[in-house]
Amino acid sequence: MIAKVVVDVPTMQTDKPFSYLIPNEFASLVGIGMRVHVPFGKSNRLMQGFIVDIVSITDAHIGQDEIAVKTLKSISEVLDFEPVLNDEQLELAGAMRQTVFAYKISILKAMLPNLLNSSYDKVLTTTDLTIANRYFDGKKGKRFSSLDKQAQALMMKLHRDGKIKLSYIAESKAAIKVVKRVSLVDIDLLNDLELTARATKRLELKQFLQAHLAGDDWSYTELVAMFSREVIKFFISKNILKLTEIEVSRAKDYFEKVTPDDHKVLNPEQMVAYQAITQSQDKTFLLEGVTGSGKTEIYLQVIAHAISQGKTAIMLVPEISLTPLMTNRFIARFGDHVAIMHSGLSDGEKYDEWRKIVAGQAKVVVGARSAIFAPLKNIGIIIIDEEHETSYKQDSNPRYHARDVAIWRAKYHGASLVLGSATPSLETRARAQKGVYQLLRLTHRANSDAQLPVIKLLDMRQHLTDQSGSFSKLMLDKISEKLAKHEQVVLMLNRRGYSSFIMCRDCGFVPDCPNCDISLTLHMDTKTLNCHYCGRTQPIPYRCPNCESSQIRYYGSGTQKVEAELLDLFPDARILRMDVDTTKKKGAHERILSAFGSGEADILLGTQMIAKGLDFPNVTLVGVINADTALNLPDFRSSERTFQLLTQVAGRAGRAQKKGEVLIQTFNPDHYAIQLAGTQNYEAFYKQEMEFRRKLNYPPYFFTVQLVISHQDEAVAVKKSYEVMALLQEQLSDQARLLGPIPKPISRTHNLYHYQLLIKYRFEPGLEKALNTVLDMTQARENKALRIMIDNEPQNFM
Ligand SMILES: Nc1ncnc2c1ncn2[C@@H]1O[C@H](COP(=O)(O)OP(=O)(O)OP(=O)(O)O)[C@@H](O)[C@H]1O
Ligand SMILES: [Zn+2]
Ligand SMILES: [Zn+2]
Repeated sequence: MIAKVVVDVPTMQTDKPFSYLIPNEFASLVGIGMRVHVPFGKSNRLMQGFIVDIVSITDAHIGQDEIAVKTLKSISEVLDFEPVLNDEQLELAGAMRQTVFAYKISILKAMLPNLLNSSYDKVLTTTDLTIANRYFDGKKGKRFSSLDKQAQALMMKLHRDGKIKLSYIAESKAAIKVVKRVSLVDIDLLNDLELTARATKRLELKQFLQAHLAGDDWSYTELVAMFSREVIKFFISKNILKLTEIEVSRAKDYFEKVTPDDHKVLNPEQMVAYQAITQSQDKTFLLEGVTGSGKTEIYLQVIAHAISQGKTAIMLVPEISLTPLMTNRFIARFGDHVAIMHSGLSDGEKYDEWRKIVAGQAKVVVGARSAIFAPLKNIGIIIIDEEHETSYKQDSNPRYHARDVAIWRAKYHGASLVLGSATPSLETRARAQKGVYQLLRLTHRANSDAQLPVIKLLDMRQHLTDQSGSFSKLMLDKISEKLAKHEQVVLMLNRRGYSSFIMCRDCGFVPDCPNCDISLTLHMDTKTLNCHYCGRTQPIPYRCPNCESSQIRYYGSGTQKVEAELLDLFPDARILRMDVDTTKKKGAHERILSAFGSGEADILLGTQMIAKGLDFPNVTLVGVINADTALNLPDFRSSERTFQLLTQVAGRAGRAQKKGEVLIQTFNPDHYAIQLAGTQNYEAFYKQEMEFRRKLNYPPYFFTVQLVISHQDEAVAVKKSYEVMALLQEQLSDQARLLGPIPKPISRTHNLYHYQLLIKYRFEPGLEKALNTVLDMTQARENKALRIMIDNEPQNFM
């Protein structure tokens, strides 16, 4: 038999599977979707690959002579005992390959938990003495890699028959976590055990055990602490005690301390949506509901319905909203039928959750973008909350959008798909307009006491005179008022686009990153200047490197600076700051939110990461310090992003009985995105923005593909960009519009110059072929130092 293997060769990527002979020992044991090690190239280096097909020698080589078969190399090692990729995933990878311009190997790897993409070994263990004596030199277990091929094949057979157990040891310390338990097996043997009076510890353990029943068990570590390892070992050797290892889920922390929660009675609008979704199959819905309208409650009930039909569910939420606050709502309803897939989990924890899914133990997968690949069987419903979020698009290879994968999988399973948002992406809303998706709307808040907040725009051009620091007078008055009433305040500083920097007052010098064409950002806590692109840090200079002046001034308003201002103005207020710097540590994000939720602070100050998902009843004021920073970015979605962000953050106010107020400080009070966010009128925004997109031929009227060509040498980057441009012009029809090449808005990062090209098109049959030709350019020897990034439907132009 011959296996077709997609091999992971970083320097020579290709989709073409290579043929390898399957050694006879493994003939009945290997399957499609398993990982293998194969010798590759002249040096026969061992590479990892995936078996994507198995064919008989005659099928593979009809018409070819026998010598061809004889020159085939053999698979060196089989890495899995069972396939890690199923048929659906292999089919999906094929479909994704046509729209995500990355090689298949990177798509296949994206579907697996990290642990399976890194190097590790397997340990085989058995409780069967005959097997242990025969194959493991009398020991309990053995490393798989230490066996020869025959023995490996034999082990796979024994595993299949349930005679041995298999576990993975990750070289990256991410092995399966087990707890050791010791149980009392035989009371008679215990009572008969004769001990000398000098064996005090043994006597103590004997007495301890005599007070218990057969079957009682203890933690091994605790028992060792009480009686010592040797003593316990002695009792095990006498068959009085038995040692067992139990696998524990490391994501367990999520599941503790969650109180079960019951269905709420849906209000009429929620009911209409619930019925439409549950009474259909194979359909896509846009659930457009204002903030706090009870979308999550619908998700929960729709999932419960799917489970009652014997089906499974995927629930996607943006990474940043994946807090215990959020996941608890799912665990409270579905208990340990839930698997959580969160990037904050270690590789081992993610792997545990993945196994729960493969084993069919998990029925509901709650997770961020990559959870869309969860190998669930029999999916009944897929839900994407905050569907407009850009984090659903992966910004490295393979550049897939979770929404597209969801559409494919829903179709494959005959499942329904729900896209939920208070501010849907224009693409999605337009599709609902055309009837491709069914539109369901929730127009008021679910909690009958709660009203949408009153929003006031503060014209900072007028406030310039009475402004102290970053705040207008009215904003300060309102903060004081809320603090006096012991209500909570959320303040958002929209840092997208710029943040604090230093400048010499005498010569105007601003320090730039030497690798990237961007100014360095000031970080007061570490007293450094940091590059937000390549991570470079350097000390803050005391003298200007340009003119030696000591008049260095700090500009812009970063969260740290605003926090200092607030502390000055409200010395008694308790302030929590949430930004990339305070949330670097694992779990920090959750800790800040739960501290704020339990009233340990009066003011939560943060970047856009505070805009989503917070549901705190005592928050009655939301203040946006600078609404405009995203408006002026060179990106056609800048209005959409601004509208979405302001609407989301405003939605954090007044979610329960207490009335909410929102103040938005802006220098562009007449801009439609800001005006319409002020009235929370998504539909009006949609209409106006569509008009703008239509005039300028942008999505959703046109499709877009961005190509970025990067090289250390600017001249090479330009030359290659024109080569790519010429190739596209030749292969695409006249209908397609090509823009560029132009330098990217941030034209140099990581020591590379970046040039971009944009293709806009409505219907372009030659596109796939043309882009694959461009992709293959990177494989040419002469282009070794060249990077070409192809981004289908780019979400970010910076
Ligand atoms: N039918 C209902 N009856 C009473 N309360 C409800 C009902 N549905 C939801 N709620 C409550 O209303 C609040 C908002 O609901 P939920 O969080 O589901 O809204 P959402 O639309 O998902 O919010 P957002 O998108 O703004 O985060 C929650 O506190 C929730 O418990
Ligand atoms: Zn840099
Ligand atoms: Zn200077």
